[in-house]
Amino acid sequence: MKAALLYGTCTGKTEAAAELIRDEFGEDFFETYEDIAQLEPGDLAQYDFIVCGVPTWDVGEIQYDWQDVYDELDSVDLAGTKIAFFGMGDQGGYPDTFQDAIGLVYLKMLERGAEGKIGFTETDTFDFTESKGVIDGKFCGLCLDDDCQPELTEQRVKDWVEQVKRELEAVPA
Ligand SMILES: Cc1cc2nc3c(=O)[nH]c(=O)nc-3n(C[C@H](O)[C@H](O)[C@H](O)COP(=O)(O)O)c2cc1C
Repeated sequence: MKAALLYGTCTGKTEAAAELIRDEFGEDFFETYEDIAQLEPGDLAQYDFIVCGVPTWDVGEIQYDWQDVYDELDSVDLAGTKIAFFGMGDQGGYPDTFQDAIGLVYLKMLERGAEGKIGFTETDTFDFTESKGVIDGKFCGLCLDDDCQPELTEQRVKDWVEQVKRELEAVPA
């Protein structure tokens, strides 16, 4: 399986989480490990599995480099590509738009043919009001909050990577 771990970041927190996730999957799992700013949207279609790290910025907005990709996704065919998301946000500062960005990019990629429903997580260890990242009652990926709950990040990553590996094994390649 050709896999990529792609993250966007403004202040480095999503990159730090991406590093934890890569280590947890194992060094050889991802053929590509890259800041999304370094890729063209069309590059995404070559992978069987993409893990996308997307922080929410500017009150409910997609981080800028991911926004550039989002804007061009209409010309990218993601049929046959499995996707999983992790997000970075701040539930204390932005409880009404907590982790919106993962939901926005996730739904756009589904629209382009990608296969989702991998790595969904429960909302109950977070304190927020509204989130576009919640789909069918769960976050559509791993949510991390290094502003309010940095002490939980490492374990959340470990549990999530284990879950994603299990789920990938359960679905046909
Ligand atoms: C101006 C500003 C707006 C933000 N808006 C949101 C938001 O709407 N929702 C959210 O969950 N986090 C929001 N955040 C928090 C960031 O997502 C959080 O700090 C994250 O860790 C940044 O990740 P990065 O360092 O990888 O860019 C905002 C932060 C700032 C400074």
